[in-house]
Amino acid sequence: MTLVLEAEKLCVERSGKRVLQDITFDVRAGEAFALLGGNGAGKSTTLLTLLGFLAPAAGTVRVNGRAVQDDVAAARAAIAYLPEAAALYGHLSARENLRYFLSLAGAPSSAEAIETALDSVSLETAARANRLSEYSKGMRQKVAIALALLREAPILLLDEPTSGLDPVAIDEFHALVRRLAGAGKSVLMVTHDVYGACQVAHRIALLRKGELVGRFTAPENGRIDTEVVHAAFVGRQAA
Ligand SMILES: Nc1ncnc2c1ncn2[C@@H]1O[C@H](COP(=O)(O)OP(=O)(O)OP(=O)(O)O)[C@@H](O)[C@H]1O
Repeated sequence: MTLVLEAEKLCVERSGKRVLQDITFDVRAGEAFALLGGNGAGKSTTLLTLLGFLAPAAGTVRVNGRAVQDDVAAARAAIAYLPEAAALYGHLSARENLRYFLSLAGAPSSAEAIETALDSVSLETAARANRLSEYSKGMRQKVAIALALLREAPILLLDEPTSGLDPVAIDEFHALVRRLAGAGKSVLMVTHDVYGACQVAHRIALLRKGELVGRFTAPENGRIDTEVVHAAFVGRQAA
């Protein structure tokens, strides 16, 4: 079993305060993993540490088996990071955004590859030449995912990817993430959405105030039970 992301006894401090305490989890190749927690639990801090923007005070983070601190560039090259609000240009179309950001990354793609990526995220063909300022948030999110696919990064880090999306767009997004994991991408999604985490993830780790307080695994070909996770999240026994 290949582990693409690992946190081992990870402790992180911010402004002198311990905000992650002894966090241990791993993400396997081809797996969708959710790090679930409330506001201030330490989800973004974990992502920033995996990306090498914050250094562990103790413990280790590894990307593809290598300590992030030893080779930050390699870690970042393996990861496509989607922040909560996709940083794309409103005055450019989907196609133009992709062309621009790929050339900026030194990885230009053919028009054909761009269409294939937009197909795989199901962005309507008719909208592809329109400016992103005319797009819904769900459509912009699809363009951001298409960009991640074109970068061919094997690992996707998603920060609250469905906040601000309507229920139809959320369902579509969850299905897309499952499809990507099925196609071999490794996905780490951080979220406070219990339902979304259960829809998407093969495994969930629950963070509370910087500590990992619960772990859940989906049954084969099934989903993690939302009720059980919800109860753990709010801190009571499941009925
Ligand atoms: N720039 C910062 N400087 C100092 N402390 C910070 C900074 N950003 C976050 N923190 C603290 O680190 C802790 C974890 O915050 P973090 O942003 O990782 O949580 P989160 O789970 O992503 O929360 P949210 O869901 O609200 O985004 C919190 O106590 C927070 O106050």
